Amino acid sequence: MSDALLEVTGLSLDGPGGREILRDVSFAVDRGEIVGLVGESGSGKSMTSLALTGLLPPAIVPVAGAATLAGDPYLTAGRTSVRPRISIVFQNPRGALNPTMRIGAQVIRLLRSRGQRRAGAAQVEELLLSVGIDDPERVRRSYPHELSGGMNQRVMIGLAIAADPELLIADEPTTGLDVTVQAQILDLFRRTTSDSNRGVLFITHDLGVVAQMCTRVVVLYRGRIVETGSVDDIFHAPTQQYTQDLVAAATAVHEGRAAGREVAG
Ligand SMILES: Nc1ncnc2c1ncn2[C@@H]1O[C@H](COP(=O)(O)OP(=O)(O)OP(=O)(O)O)[C@@H](O)[C@H]1O
Repeated sequence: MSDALLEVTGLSLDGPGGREILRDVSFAVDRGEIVGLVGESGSGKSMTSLALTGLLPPAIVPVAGAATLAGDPYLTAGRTSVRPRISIVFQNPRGALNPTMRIGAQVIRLLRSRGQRRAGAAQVEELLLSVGIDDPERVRRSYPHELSGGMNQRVMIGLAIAADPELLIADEPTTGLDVTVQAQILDLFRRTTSDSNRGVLFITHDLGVVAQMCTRVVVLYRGRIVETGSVDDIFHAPTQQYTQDLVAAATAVHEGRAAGREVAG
């Protein structure tokens, strides 16, 4: 048995009418590691994260495969037990927060459910400060719709970390945020992992983000893994045509942006 934190073996999912969603997906995440899961739209990234957290839509059925967390089997074909020790941060934080509750009440609820029975305003503000929110009192009293997307995402990351998960799954956590806020959120992710023993599965379609964040990369295409490797290998020596095309496309976008900046300047 490997000593990986998360080990996914042969995960296969079918959609309505037996349509293949994932086929024989296997990969691992070690403690202290950020693994990127990349692929174009519809390749199955989100379905992988939902399967791993037991949140699959009812129409999608696991047909084969297993996952273990720190050696404990928790996902088997046809059955997903309550997700153990895993937190997930989604793309749309406002949608993931309760719109009718102030941020403070939502944080308190989580902290109390985690055994901090006396959690109050001070603990909430401490958590908000830890994710770089420098006016925690205002944010604690706000409803999600009164905050920016980046601020809500900080709150979500705070909630995810407060649960003290062994594995954090981030599903496109910066998509839709502006470039400056994106950089701040990525920095926050890096900080929250580098001084912990936790593993992170970082799902994104943006290879630029992968280059900044990850040590290893898993490339998905139409529900199958085409290639797995270190960030260096994937960017500089991809072995599969699909990965080569993906890297070439990302490089072209990057160079296009750089040329645009030169013209603008
Ligand atoms: N609720 C659903 N019911 C049936 N099929 C679905 C459902 N959600 C997604 N799918 C299908 O599952 C496949 C994988 O979708 P998934 O959302 O995992 O892709 P993705 O790589 O995360 O794409 P994106 O980057 O656009 O989010 C796609 O073919 C999609 O059409």
